[in-house]
Amino acid sequence: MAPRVLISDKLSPAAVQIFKDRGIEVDFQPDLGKDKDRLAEIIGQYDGLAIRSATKVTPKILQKADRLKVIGRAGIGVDNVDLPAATAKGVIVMNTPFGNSITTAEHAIAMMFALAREIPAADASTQAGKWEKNRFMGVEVTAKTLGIIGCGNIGSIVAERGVGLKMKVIAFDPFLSVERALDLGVEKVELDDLLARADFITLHTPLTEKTKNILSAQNIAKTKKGVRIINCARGGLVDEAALRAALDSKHVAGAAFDVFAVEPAEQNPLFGHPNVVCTPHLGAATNEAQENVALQVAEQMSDYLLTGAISNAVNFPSITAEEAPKLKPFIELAEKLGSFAGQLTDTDIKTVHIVYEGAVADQKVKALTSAAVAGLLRPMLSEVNVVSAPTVAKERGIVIEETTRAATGDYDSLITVTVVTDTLERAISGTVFADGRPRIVNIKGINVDAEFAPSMIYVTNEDKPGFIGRFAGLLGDAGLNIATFALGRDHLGGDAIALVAVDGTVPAEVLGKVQALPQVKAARALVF
Ligand SMILES: NC(=O)c1ccc[n+]([C@@H]2O[C@H](COP(=O)([O-])OP(=O)(O)OC[C@H]3O[C@@H](n4cnc5c(N)ncnc54)[C@H](O)[C@@H]3O)[C@@H](O)[C@H]2O)c1
Ligand SMILES: O=C(O)[C@H](O)COP(=O)(O)O
Repeated sequence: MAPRVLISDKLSPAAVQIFKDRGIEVDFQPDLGKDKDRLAEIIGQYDGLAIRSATKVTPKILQKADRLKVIGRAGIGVDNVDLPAATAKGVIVMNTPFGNSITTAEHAIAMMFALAREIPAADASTQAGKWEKNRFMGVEVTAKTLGIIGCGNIGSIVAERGVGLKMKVIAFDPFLSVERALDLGVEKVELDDLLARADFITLHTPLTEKTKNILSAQNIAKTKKGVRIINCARGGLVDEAALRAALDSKHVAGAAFDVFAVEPAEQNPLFGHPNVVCTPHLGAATNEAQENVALQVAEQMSDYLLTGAISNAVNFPSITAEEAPKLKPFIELAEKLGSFAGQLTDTDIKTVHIVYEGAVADQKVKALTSAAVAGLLRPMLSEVNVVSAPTVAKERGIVIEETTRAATGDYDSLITVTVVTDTLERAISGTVFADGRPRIVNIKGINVDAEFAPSMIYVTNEDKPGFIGRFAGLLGDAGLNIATFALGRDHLGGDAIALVAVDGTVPAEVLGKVQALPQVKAARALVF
């Protein structure tokens, strides 16, 4: 069945075409995002959801999203998606981190000029027939100091434009390297320094616990008298009431805002002030940017739904289209090794340690670890998947450790999953042979060579004569056909294991009889 995607926001129709061309069924309902009840009603029918900022993906929506595999944000900010809830549900959330950066940077520059020359007020006055030539006295931007808070993708483009406008550009961003600042022609400064020196301040950080109200009343008070403030990033970065007070007292000469603490902003403390310019979250609103983000999100979502390739996910490592087929058998191996360990473990898991040896160590091991943990937890929690597994494990206090190293043994690639509980430590290793099929090659230090099969019996026994005959006879008597039979032992007469693939489910009474055989220590039915 072809995957189905719902577009619930105003995306460029270019996205619809991409989905169709890739063989994906697409339902384009550009205003649906505003109707959260209707969205909750129908979300269960879709594998993908493409959005902008109007659709709020809440835990309630996600609860109903039983088929959903991916949310694609045609834009940058994913603050309208409940990320922990999406991750816990196993839904990949991806954005398009560069598609609208230039456009948004240009909007910030446009807002700076709108403030510097009071263009909106002058326009309104002129069109009202007033011709107030003496009312509007602007300021030049040349040689002024532009202070950028957050110098990432958009902030950097604003910085370059500022340098081009012959401004002195200073930036506060704890993650901006000195080299990058030098490349951009920007002086890296501390926040207080920026506040004290900037003639124009423009914000370009995401909204986080650290950046919320980064321009608080206290910080606004530290700014230079006559400063002009531009926010084209996120509402909530500036204390709007404090800014209004600073505008009223004329400490701040002007403010240009595209984003607001509450959106859609029908009322706001800044509204109505003569030196305030507002736009309704138009930062990304150009034909070029909307075409870019729509095409990109549709391609990314299609790639994931059709090939498993992941780009620009904010809650999972990226996997390219080239890597996806190479990674696939190892994902299967990791998941099955985890599942094997999970099915053998009855008590609380404290730690899972995954070692990647040889060629596999150069692959995306984060994704493999997630797969192993998903396999490990699934016997206990059927809802868990590769995306949600690390979060679910963390919630349960399970420590996940990961080691990569060069090949040390016989295998080109080897994955070992070790599960530690209060009472035991159990390690299971596997590899992928040239046929692309995963194999178990070691259990608790005993070498074996077994393929995974849908139904298996795992037996630990004493290495004594007579066991195999009795065991096989018992299965035969129960009408269970043996598909493959793998044996291993640590030493002659020591601990032995048998891993047997059978055709069909293993009835509990058969398992009980196996368990009762004289040499048997434990027997388990396993399903993969
Ligand atoms: N108005 C719009 O329509 C519109 C359009 C696109 C993006 N945006 C918003 O613009 C913002 C920036 O987007 P971007 O693509 O440049 O993001 P980005 O991740 O490339 O850059 C953000 C920068 O902020 C810095 N930062 C993080 N915490 C900080 C802190 N406490 N102090 C100072 N700097 C800090 C980061 O180091 C990073 O360099 C985002 O919030 C995004 O949602 C708005
Ligand atoms: O984060 C973004 O990309 C911007 O805020 C744009 O949002 P929009 O797609 O709703 O215009």
